[in-house]
Amino acid sequence: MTTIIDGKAVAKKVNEATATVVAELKQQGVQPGIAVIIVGEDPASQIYVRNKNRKATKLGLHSVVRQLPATTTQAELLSIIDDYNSDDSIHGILVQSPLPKQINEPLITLAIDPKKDVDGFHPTNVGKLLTNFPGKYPVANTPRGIMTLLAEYGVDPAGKQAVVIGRSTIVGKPMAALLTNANATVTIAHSRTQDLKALARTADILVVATGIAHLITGADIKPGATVIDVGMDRDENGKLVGDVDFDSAQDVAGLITPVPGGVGPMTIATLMQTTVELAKWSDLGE
Ligand SMILES: NC(=O)C1=CN([C@@H]2O[C@H](COP(=O)(O)OP(=O)(O)OC[C@H]3O[C@@H](n4cnc5c(N)ncnc54)[C@H](OP(=O)(O)O)[C@@H]3O)[C@@H](O)[C@H]2O)C=CC1
Ligand SMILES: Nc1nc(=O)c2c([nH]1)NC[C@@H]1CN(c3ccc(C(=O)N[C@@H](CCC(=O)O)C(=O)O)cc3)C=[N+]21
Ligand SMILES: [Mg+2]
Repeated sequence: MTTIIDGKAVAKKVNEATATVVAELKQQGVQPGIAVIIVGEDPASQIYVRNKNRKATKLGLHSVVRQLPATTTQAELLSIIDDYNSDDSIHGILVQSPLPKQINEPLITLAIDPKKDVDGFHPTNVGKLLTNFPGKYPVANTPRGIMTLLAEYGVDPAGKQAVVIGRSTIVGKPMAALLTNANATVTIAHSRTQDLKALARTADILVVATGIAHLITGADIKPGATVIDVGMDRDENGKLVGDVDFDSAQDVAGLITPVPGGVGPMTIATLMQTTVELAKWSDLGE
């Protein structure tokens, strides 16, 4: 029997907990605020921005979306980030990726106040994640949301073989760090990996984040494995699909996330959770 992981249901649970914290903060006169900055138009980003703005408003957050033209200069973007860094009504700043090529993405990441870094991309926060630093700091929302899914479904990474396909700053690398901190034995694969499919078959926990539709099929999965599909791809008919061929994979996997309705809703819920945490921590002076 295969369990289909219900990302929407778990996201709802996370959102209910977030709403409780929002109510507490409001009693103390704090409304958590998030600013999302988008430069240019990227179709995948548009889905994300629409979904998170809707959820932020529903949860009673102060939500600002700043759409900038694709021709925006690095200096202009840095100056806008500076404004939000010193704006007390904003607790989380998210600069949507990808950015146009005239903008140096690492430099933008570095400009965000680490205490307002709601994506957890600032080197200070990435460093804390990697060193399993004690205390409170933001962690990338997609991998963090995946850890919540694993916990909800009773999948303990400790001692398991985990394979993460993809090594981006946004998903693959922080995912590997979180699984390592949770005592899994982790292998990171990427486009230069040899014999990817044989490696995938060694995984008790397989996380796929490549952007390649249906890269992984049932034949590449260890029977009973937990399969987490991060991909948000289009098939030949323009339908939203994942990096995993769900139809063949679901016969082999023990647990599997669908696309849509798996990791995506958790990313949004975790982003809201992180925003509210940042507001709470700043209120406590932490
Ligand atoms: N559901 C959600 O909440 C989210 C979904 N996404 C989706 O997840 C996917 C990945 O996103 P992101 O990490 O930002 O993507 P990136 O393009 O930044 O990274 C993709 C990674 O996959 C690797 N890769 C590409 N092709 C192959 C291949 N054929 N075999 C093995 N590895 C390969 C790349 O290798 P190399 O490093 O060698 O180039 C790279 O490390 C996308 O579909 C994106 O839309 C992203 C964020 C959140
Ligand atoms: N700085 C930055 N941080 C990000 O976290 C970030 C980013 N830039 N750029 C783009 C990617 C992509 N991403 C998604 C998150 C959720 C859904 C999502 O809500 N998916 C739902 C709905 C899909 C639908 O509505 O069709 C689902 O999978 O069920 C999609 C995409 C975050 N990203
Ligand atoms: Mg999904």
